[in-house]
Amino acid sequence: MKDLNLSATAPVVSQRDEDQVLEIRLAQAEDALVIPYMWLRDHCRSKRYFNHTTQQKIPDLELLERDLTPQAVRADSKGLSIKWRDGHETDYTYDWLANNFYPGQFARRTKRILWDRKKMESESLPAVTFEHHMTSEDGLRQSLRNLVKYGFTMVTEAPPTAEGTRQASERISPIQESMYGGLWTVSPAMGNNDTAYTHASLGAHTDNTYLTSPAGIEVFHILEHDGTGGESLLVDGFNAVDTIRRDDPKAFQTLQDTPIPFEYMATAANGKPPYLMKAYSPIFTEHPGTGELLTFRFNAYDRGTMDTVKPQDLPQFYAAYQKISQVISSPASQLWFQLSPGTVLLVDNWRVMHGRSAFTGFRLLSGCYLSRDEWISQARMLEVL
Ligand SMILES: C[N+](C)(C)CCCC[C@H](N)C(=O)O
Ligand SMILES: O=C(O)CCC(=O)C(=O)O
Ligand SMILES: [Fe+2]
Repeated sequence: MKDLNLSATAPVVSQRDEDQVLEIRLAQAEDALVIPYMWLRDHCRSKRYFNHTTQQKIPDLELLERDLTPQAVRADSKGLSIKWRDGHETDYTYDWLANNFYPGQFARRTKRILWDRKKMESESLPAVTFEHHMTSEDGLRQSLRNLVKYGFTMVTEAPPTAEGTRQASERISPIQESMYGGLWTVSPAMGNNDTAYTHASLGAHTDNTYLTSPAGIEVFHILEHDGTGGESLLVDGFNAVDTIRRDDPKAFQTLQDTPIPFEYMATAANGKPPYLMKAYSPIFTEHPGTGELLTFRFNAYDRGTMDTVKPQDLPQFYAAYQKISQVISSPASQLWFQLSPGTVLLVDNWRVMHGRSAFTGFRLLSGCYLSRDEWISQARMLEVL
């Protein structure tokens, strides 16, 4: 092991050929970065291995065939440079290495706030005016920040029309087409294909559970209602999962390990073909990189026939499913409010459930879906994530 540079503040960089790693002691970090030569060569950002126009890697098929012991390493206060045995040279900054080498820079800029009714009632509901949301980058950033923090946000004082829904939504991302179209409406006179198209109450659920990748955001905007009831309900799915994790680790494990079938069918109508959508997923999944909660799916209406659990394991599954259903339907979890024309509600459909109370009269809901990848990309670009 040989030390390559030793000024008091500059990092101490040591070449450990016996382990095929470079050890970098940064002044500000507790643990040294110990980076395998193979990783360093694989992450060479010189133009031989990285196309700076497309921002894409150029594959290196010989990576494993090379002697990757550096011929020389030069290090100064800004970064280091490796001269490889095949004559190629690579430069790195310490910041880039610290941010990109395992375990990566998974720190969020905006932390999630898991909530229940009490928590949300203790503060004003997350909202941004239409004017601010539409015309200022800061306004858009605030909407995205609310979505990341709470899993929902409102756009207030919007035009009380479908056009208002469209504008508020497209400010975040293009509207996602689905078998329901782009911009859609929900009213009690729309046929018998879904409980949503009736006057009945809807328990807390997420939409698109029957798709392999459910919509990322669902937008709701009530345009008309000439009767009573029809209040909106939100429940934080991640908070429900967290509650189970704390209170009943065995149920948590069962839910994590059990894929649940969801399905949705429609007969041919209005010139559109029939379909039968089906997907399997546990109620929640975790991010494969960070271990944070990533997805939440819960829809008691669109749950398919349970064909994923062995007969002898069914009691354990139903006990766990019942447990989380109870948390979700408990008044302590539920946030209720009345939406009215001009208030557009955006909900993270990978985290927060929505529902409504039963109603009378004619009620017209305008809405749409936005893609998960699109809205998260916006959040990244505006440095919310
Ligand atoms: C809202 N929109 C009209 C698009 C769909 C209504 C049906 C939703 C379906 N049960 C689900 O939960 O996905
Ligand atoms: O009618 C409502 O308020 C919500 C209906 C619903 O669940 C949906 O449109 O996805
Ligand atoms: Fe829904």
